[in-house]
Amino acid sequence: MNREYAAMLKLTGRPCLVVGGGTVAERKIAALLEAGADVTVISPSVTPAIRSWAETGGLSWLSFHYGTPEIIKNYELEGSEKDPVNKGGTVFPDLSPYVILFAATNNREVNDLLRREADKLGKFVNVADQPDTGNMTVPAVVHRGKLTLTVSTSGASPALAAEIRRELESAYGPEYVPYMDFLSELRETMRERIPDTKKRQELLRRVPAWNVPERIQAGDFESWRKEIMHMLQETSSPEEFTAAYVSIGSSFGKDSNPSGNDG
Ligand SMILES: C[C@@]1(CC(=O)O)c2cc3[nH]c(cc4nc(cc5[nH]c(cc(n2)[C@H]1CCC(=O)O)[C@@](C)(CC(=O)O)[C@@H]5CCC(=O)O)C(CC(=O)O)=C4CCC(=O)O)c(CCC(=O)O)c3CC(=O)O
Ligand SMILES: NC(=O)C1=CN([C@@H]2O[C@H](COP(=O)(O)OP(=O)(O)OC[C@H]3O[C@@H](n4cnc5c(N)ncnc54)[C@H](O)[C@@H]3O)[C@@H](O)[C@H]2O)C=CC1
Repeated sequence: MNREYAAMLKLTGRPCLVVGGGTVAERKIAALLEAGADVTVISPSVTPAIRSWAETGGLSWLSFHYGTPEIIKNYELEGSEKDPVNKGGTVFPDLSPYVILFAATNNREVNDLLRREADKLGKFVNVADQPDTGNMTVPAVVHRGKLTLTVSTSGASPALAAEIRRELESAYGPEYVPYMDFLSELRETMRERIPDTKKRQELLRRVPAWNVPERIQAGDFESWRKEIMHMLQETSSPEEFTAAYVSIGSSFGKDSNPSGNDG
């Protein structure tokens, strides 16, 4: 099986190269900047958004064509009207500093050249127009604080990936931002107070039944959070902690209405 491997990358401060400056490049760059990557863009022309990121120091823009003069000459011979090639300024830089590369021009040969150069160096490369030739594709993403939801169709239908992303955005709304912070805080507390891993796991699996997102939407979350965290902190042994914790669940079982809609 050659299934794609899903992973999360930390790109803070890591050099990433985007070749091309159109709408596809812009979408990839926006996500790279949100990840804190050190972005270099090579493209003779860029979208207004890319230009303004360059002007405010968010990224480095090299206003050149990537590629060798031969490739650009061939491209001219193929007669693209869409992006007439500027006779001057081509660059063919060393790619070794970059962690990942994006071939996002509208010129197949240029994208293919970057992909081949990246392959020589064993780099990860995303190819916009012939994704199967590259070794990395970008999923549709929903960020909710520490929660990240991603959708990939392995290139079968980016439009479906975007559609499912929109569905996820409404199913997992902004309430998941404080919910994730709460889960993180709770888990930290549990790691301090419940040394037994199995026991801790068993307790943590009960949290979804507390319907915290509904509580956040109903607006009574903050006082509830303070109350239960206080109650848990007051306990003096793992047993007491566990008993207090289990009581949280039973205080609003199936009979109660955590959505708060009953007024
Ligand atoms: C393989 C992949 C490589 C990669 O770029 O990483 C790729 C390739 C191609 N996309 C094309 C077209 C479109 N791409 C989008 C949108 C997105 N494309 C994204 C990812 C990917 N696109 C990777 C696979 C992901 C997967 O399969 O799940 C998203 C998810 C993420 C992102 O780009 O950030 C982002 C949505 C973000 C969001 O909204 O959440 C739309 C919709 C729109 O614009 O509204 C259209 C038009 C509709 C359509 O064609 O479906 C074409 C044809 C070009 C042509 O026809 O010329 C190719 C090339 C080919 O298929 O050969
Ligand atoms: N992967 C994806 O998500 C999608 C991919 N595509 C494909 O991606 C490609 C790019 O799409 P768009 O951004 O919409 O195109 P676009 O035409 O808006 O932008 C192309 C960019 O490439 C630059 N460019 C051209 N030659 C270059 C060179 N030698 N070096 C550096 N930059 C160069 C141009 O200046 C321009 O900024 C198209 O081939 C399209 O088929 C299209 C839609 C989605």
